[in-house]
Formats: sequence, structure tokens, C-alpha cells
Amino acid sequence: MWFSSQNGFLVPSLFNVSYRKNCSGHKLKEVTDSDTFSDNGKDDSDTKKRFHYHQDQRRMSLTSIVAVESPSSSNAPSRKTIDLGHGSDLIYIQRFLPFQQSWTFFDYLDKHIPWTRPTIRVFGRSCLQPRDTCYVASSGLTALVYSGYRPTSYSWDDFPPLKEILDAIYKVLPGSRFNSLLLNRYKGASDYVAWHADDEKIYGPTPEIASVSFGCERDFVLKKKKDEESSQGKTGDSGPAKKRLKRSSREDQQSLTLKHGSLLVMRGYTQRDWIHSVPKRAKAEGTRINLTFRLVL
Ligand SMILES: O=C(O)CCC(=O)C(=O)O
Ligand SMILES: [Fe+2]
Repeated sequence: MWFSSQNGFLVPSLFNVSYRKNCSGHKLKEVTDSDTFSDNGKDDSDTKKRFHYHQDQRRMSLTSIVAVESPSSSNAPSRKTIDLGHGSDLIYIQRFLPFQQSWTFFDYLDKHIPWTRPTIRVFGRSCLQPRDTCYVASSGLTALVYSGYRPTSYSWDDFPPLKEILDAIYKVLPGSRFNSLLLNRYKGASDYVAWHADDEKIYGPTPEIASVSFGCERDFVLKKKKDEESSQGKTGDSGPAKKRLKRSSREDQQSLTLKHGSLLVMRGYTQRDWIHSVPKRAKAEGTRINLTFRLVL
């Protein structure tokens, strides 16, 4: 097999290369998505390099990546499972959707979603939410309310491409079900989502949240709640308090770079025991769109 160099990595040259401006407006060279591509080892070295980078920044714990599962068929994109411990875990599929198709979704969502930037209440003060948002949900569900804001609920039928994305999620997560979707648009470096957990009662104690990202890649950071903040400390499965205090702080933080066309799934007790954020990043100049699919019980 022939290899060519792309962004410092050797990749098989049988894959087509295409160009698209990246979020800083620079020409970006990308391998046109071929689903078999993710199995050739490049995916891993790319990820490991990134993890080492984050490790340098003391944000990534390499030891917690417990499995890089082999795809069940050569067409399935490879997935990584990150065990956060105590019944919480993440799944990350970097090449979940094909690269060009992901840009088609991005353009559609950017143009057709009725984005709003609502005023929300944080610590008793009103402020403009630092990103655009929209909410889509099946009819008859309990309304979503967060930070004193109750978004208008749009219908799935208004935006048919959302159903295509949902179908793609069901293919990689058989048995899962989602009936609502929160969309976020980050218009540049200073848009962000602050530390929070999606632990609203309407999602139940162990919500599964499937998060698809398009456009400018951004860091997604998770931090373990202090034991008194989560009810996990009360279950007694994390050992005596003295032992808990000794735990290395690296185990309490995780960071991932969510790529264009990727899927991140948060499962188990992740919302009960962890908080997450998409921090401001000086270099993230372009627009990013993120979709979080959820199940309202
Ligand atoms: O943009 C993201 O990746 C995360 C968004 C998020 O955490 C949320 O909508 O609750
Ligand atoms: Fe969230």
C-alpha cells in the first residue's frame, strides 16, 4: 500500500483528498471520508498525539482509555470507550459522519435552523447566553427549562436532515432512543458553554446523551464533581474519604477535541458525577454547530 504524508501523519494514498477551509479560514486538506479509513491505525496515532498534547496540559488521563473496540464490520467507524469510573463512561467516534456530508449538514443547519440567543439567568443575574440555540422535540413531552429559560419546541418534521443524523446515531447505538434535541451554535472564539451537567429530572438518573459536532473543532472538557456535589459519594463505592482525597487530580479531568463529523456519547452516571464545558478558545475563530440528542422520560 502506498502512503502519503498528511498533517505529519502517514496515510494510505488510495484515499481521496479534498479541500475545505478550516475554522481559521485556512485551506484544510482532508481525506475524503472512507469508512474503512478509520481502521488503518492513523486514527489511533492521531488520537494518541492529541492525548499527549493534552497530557502536557495536565488535562488528559491516558490510563482511562480502556478500549479501542474493533468495528464489527469493516464499514463501521472505529469507536473509543473512555471509562470515567463508577459507572460513567464516554464513547467517541471521530469519523462518525463522512467529511463532505458533514459540511452539507453544517451548511443546512447554519442556514435553516431558527437560531436565537436567549437571555438566561445565572446566579440570579440576567445575561445573554454565550451561544445561539434551538430546541427540537417530539410532541407531548415535558418542557425543557434551564437557567430560567424555556425554549420554544420545534418539530422534527420542520428539519428533515435531523432525522437522517438521528438514524445514523441509531445505527451505531442500537437499542438507544432519543426524542429531543438541543442545538448550539458557537459563532467564534468567545462563544462557549459554561460548566454544567445535563442532570435535569426530565432525563432520569442515567441519561444517555449523543452529541454530534460540525465545523470548527473545539475542546470538550469534563471535570469530576466534588463528592458532596454528586450523590456518587453517598453510594459508598468510592472508598473512604481519606482515600478519595488522595486521588490524583488527573483522574478527575478529561479533555477531548470534538472534530467535524464526530459523535460523543455520555452515558451512565456521567451527568450525576461529572460536569462538562466547551471553554472559550482564542484560536477557534470559525463557527461550530453541536447537536445533543436526549431522551425525555
Ligand atoms: O457543544 C457541546 O459540545 C456541548 C453542549 C452541551 O453541553 C449542552 O448543550 O448541554
Ligand atoms: Fe451539556
